[in-house]
Amino acid sequence: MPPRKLAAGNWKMNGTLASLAEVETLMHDCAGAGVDILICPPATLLRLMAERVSAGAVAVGGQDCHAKESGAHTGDISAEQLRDAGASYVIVGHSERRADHGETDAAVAAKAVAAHRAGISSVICVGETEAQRDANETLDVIARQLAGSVPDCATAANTVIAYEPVWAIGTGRTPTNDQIAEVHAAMREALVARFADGAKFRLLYGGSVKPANAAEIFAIAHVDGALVGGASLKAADFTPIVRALDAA
Ligand SMILES: O=C(CO)COP(=O)(O)O
Repeated sequence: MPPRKLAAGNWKMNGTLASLAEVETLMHDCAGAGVDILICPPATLLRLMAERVSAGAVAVGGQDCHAKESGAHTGDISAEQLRDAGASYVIVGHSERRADHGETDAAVAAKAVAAHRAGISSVICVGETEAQRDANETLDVIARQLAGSVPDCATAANTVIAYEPVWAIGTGRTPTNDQIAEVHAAMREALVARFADGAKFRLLYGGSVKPANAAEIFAIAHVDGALVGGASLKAADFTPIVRALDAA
């Protein structure tokens, strides 16, 4: 059986209390969709959003977690605290965290281990920069990030992989279908070689996914969903993406 598809939204540092209405609209408009839906709001909204979606049609997740369970780490949030607030997923290793906070593959793997320890799923992000793509290093970079950022305790049940080319994030530019297909096939191959259930890990594409390009991207082999930034902020944009995934 193919993996169950996942439409995930990453709100990044966007959204206030007023934005909670979007998730209610989304739930209403996506009722009956046969795919998993996840929204990762800023931490300030997590608990309230989890309460609003308690009917279960939409899961909520964090955007990052600390590797430790608790302690003197001002400003950080542990995976256990995310779970306590109602999260069932956490994004780790997003390129914005790797760039803004110097997160290494080892740090990302430790965060994924923390998520699994807390009983929530990790969405582990990988992706090449434009310079790396221009230098023909994409597959090497992805292989290295997967090897270093995905911990040995990962399973298809607790881990989702998101391929997000850094140069496609927030730019309106996307790789060609062949380029996405090449990376997703390579990721699948690496996961199958390393994990007994590697064929079942969900592989998301992320980077300028919009209603207009979603169907085309979801038709690509080994694309099991999307991690969406800007187009996940409004239900009117995210709903057609969810519907395109459901129809794929
Ligand atoms: O980084 C992303 C999701 O994590 C993608 O962002 P955009 O969809 O805004 O390009």
